[in-house]
Amino acid sequence: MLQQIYPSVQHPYSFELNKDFNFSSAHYIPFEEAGKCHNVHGHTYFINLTIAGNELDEMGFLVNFSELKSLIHGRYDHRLLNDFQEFQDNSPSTEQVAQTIYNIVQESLDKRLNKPKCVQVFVRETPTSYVVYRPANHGVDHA
Ligand SMILES: Nc1nc2c(c(=O)[nH]1)N=C([C@H](O)[C@H](O)COP(=O)(O)OP(=O)(O)OP(=O)(O)O)CN2
Ligand SMILES: [Zn+2]
Repeated sequence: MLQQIYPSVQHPYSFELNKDFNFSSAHYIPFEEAGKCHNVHGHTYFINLTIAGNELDEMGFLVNFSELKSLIHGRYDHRLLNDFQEFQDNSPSTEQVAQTIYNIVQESLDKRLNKPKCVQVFVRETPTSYVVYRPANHGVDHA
């Protein structure tokens, strides 16, 4: 829901930005045990992305808000999620939609010199159901 209060995430970074947007998609859960969700149906997904970092780019941005929206909205709006390669082995459950959005956003952020991190993805699928995905260790790879 736009302009709602989201759960906060603890992280060690000095800057944090949040971007809200939504997209409308159809999906189905390809298991009969999913009940009515086994049938193709649609949702308006409300997304909140939380991005954090210590360094800004030359424009003073962690990352452009509009880039974040277009990455995900541009891919999934008015599409059937089950058609995408990323949902062939993983069903488009709210949990896996949230994790997939994290993967797409972080892969894009990794190309930036200022190295921001996606620390939380909030996905509301219905007025009464939502998921929060947070990468382990704030997405920092110590390997
Ligand atoms: N853990 C999950 N459970 C369910 C998922 C899911 O992705 N993860 N998905 C569904 C369905 O796809 C459905 O779209 C959402 O289900 P639900 O919240 O039950 O929808 P309602 O609008 O009918 O909820 P009410 O609160 O009863 O109105 C199901 N489960
Ligand atoms: Zn659904």
